[in-house]
Amino acid sequence: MAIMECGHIAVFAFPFGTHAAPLFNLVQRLAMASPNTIFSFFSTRQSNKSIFSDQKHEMIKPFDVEDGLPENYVFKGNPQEPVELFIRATPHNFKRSLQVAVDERKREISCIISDAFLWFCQEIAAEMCVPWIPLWTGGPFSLTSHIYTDIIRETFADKRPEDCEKEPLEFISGMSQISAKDLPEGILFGNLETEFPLLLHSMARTLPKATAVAINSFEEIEETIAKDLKTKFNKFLNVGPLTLTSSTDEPASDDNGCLSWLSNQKPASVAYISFGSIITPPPKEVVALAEALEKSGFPFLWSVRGNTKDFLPEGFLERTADKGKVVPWAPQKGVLAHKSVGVFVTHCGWNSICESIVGGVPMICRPFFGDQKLNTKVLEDVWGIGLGVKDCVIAEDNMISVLERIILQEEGKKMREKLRNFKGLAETAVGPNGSSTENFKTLVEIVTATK
Ligand SMILES: O=c1ccn([C@@H]2O[C@H](COP(=O)(O)OP(=O)(O)O[C@H]3O[C@H](CO)[C@@H](O)[C@H](O)[C@H]3O)[C@@H](O)[C@H]2O)c(=O)[nH]1
Repeated sequence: MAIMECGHIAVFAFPFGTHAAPLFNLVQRLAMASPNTIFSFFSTRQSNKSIFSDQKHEMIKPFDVEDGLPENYVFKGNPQEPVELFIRATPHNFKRSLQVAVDERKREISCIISDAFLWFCQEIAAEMCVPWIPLWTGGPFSLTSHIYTDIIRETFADKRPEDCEKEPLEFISGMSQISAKDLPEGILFGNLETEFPLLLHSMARTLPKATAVAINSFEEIEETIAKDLKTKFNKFLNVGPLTLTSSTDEPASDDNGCLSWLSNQKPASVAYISFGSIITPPPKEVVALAEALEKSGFPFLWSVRGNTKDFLPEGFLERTADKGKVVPWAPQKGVLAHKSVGVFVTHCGWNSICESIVGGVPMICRPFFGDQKLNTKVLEDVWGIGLGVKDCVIAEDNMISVLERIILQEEGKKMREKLRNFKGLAETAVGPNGSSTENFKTLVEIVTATK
């Protein structure tokens, strides 16, 4: 295989949630592994601003793509709306910026790496006769659910939703403990003809044409699924968990003093709470959670954004000041690696799960959308390292009970033992000659090879 002197890799990001960050993380590693290659990173202005905020990257240059929002757009509270407007602007917004990058950097594109959601990259790459490598930023269970969308729909075609909900997905490798009701919405349930389910369906049909599909996970975490997906894709490359392979090992800033506060707490005693970068739980659940924390008396660190603070019970912050800390943002990776954290109350985003596994922290799961319900099921019933809140809604008594089960009881101890094993497997996978390290080498070969 000839090695291109100077490749130019186009990287197309999905600019919502925590999608662009793991993609950027992977690209940074690739840039270090292939010094002659230049990278053009395409995302919306807002997304690029946060990704490229404090770092300079000689070989990785950001290019803004239009976000699809009408001029003077006012956000009215529906989080799906900007996503749908963005999807409608694709692929033309990416194509326009791609041309700008080629003209400016004076190098033709040699490879496209993208978020897996951006399935149209397959056509762009095919037109240019270059490889396309999509990255799935979620876990193996959600990826396999999407890949089997057509088969799942055919299997349940003649059944009413209430009749198929509890049916185990035994016909899919590695999914026998999962039922139809655990699937991400848009596969079997929900309005399948709206923007996002249509995008996911197109993605599922297009990924098998990719040169290789990469995933932010490691083979050993779910070997049956990894083996099966290898038969579906030209190449299936588990290159994670990317939280362990970050090439910039500078610790995240801790402006709110979370880590020093944790250092004054007892080992495995603190409940850390965060619902990721997008979600604000309903006011009723914020109140229930606050009351559960106050009554149970466990020390807590709560990362809260938006107007959630407005919903906290009157006087809560003052009454709990010696027990708890409420911050607008926490250096989560460092928090979950801290020995004082005993449990993580989470929405079950995949990045949070990976960070919790690597930190060895059991989870209490309150899922909201997308892959989160499925992730909850996996953490609770397949891997045994988490507990879901009853009926997927936070209620005071139930929250106290799950906090106690994990922090105080034998159940939590067993989860921590299992997590030690997962953590070991993850570290081995990204270590010398580990499966993720070897897969990463394959990825480097693909992106640096000529046509
Ligand atoms: O105070 C905070 C809160 C969050 N984070 C970071 O924010 C990220 C959150 O990522 P994730 O847990 O994946 O949540 P979302 O941002 O909600 O991610 C979206 O993307 C994920 C990957 O595809 C999906 O699994 C989720 O369902 C989807 O909502 C993590 O890296 C956290 O470390 C912090 O550093 N500090």
